[in-house]
Amino acid sequence: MTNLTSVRVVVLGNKHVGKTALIVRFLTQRYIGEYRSNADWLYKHRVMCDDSLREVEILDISRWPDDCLPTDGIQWADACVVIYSICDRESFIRAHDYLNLIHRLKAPSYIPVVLLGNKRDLELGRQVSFEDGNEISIQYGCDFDEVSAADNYAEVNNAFSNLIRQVRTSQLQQCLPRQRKRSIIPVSKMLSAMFGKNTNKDTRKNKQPSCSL
Ligand SMILES: Nc1nc2c(ncn2[C@@H]2O[C@H](COP(=O)(O)OP(=O)(O)OP(=O)(O)O)[C@@H](O)[C@H]2O)c(=O)[nH]1
Repeated sequence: MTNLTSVRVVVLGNKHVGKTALIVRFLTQRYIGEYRSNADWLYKHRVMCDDSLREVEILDISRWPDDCLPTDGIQWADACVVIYSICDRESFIRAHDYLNLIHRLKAPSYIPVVLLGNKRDLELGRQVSFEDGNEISIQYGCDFDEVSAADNYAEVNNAFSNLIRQVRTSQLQQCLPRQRKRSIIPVSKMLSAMFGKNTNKDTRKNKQPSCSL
């Protein structure tokens, strides 16, 4: 059954692209420069989104993807954040691989995904253009933005909040009662029902349908 109280997000990306920095920034509004991480972390937190509290679980996958693809993390998640560093071309190629993996694992069902180019404050070291990021986001039909965990909270908050909002919308849609099947009836039958079966030619001439079809 759909869990209406919790939203599960998996964060994917190459080493050192700033996954932990972005998650911590979103959850605490703070930027903390250094983390020791050689294990996956699951953060459970309540966040304000659209004036109401949401329970969010964020899985930070820090293992080398070559060792073990994070298929279990992707299967578990309601939404994915894929991160690369704008100063690291290789991390961008890896982000492309992740988008592809998500697409293969989740298709044909829809899962909200956002692609984030982090470290936008390091413009001088840029190796990936905004257009490159935008292009693969269009290819995979996901949201895209460039952000800086170090410099800007609002954009990071926006990216995560939008994703949570999209998950909530699709969870709510799944909970709506299914629309009743529309029955198909021939037009002649419908006209008979509207104007009566035994109408002769003359009376029919005088009657005008009161609604247009
Ligand atoms: N200049 C700058 N540095 C950043 C930014 N985000 C993260 N960093 C730095 O990048 C390094 C890696 O950040 P982490 O958050 O540990 O990256 P990670 O992807 O979680 O790394 P792993 O856990 O090793 O996979 C740290 O030295 C951070 O201080 C940013 O927006 N700008």
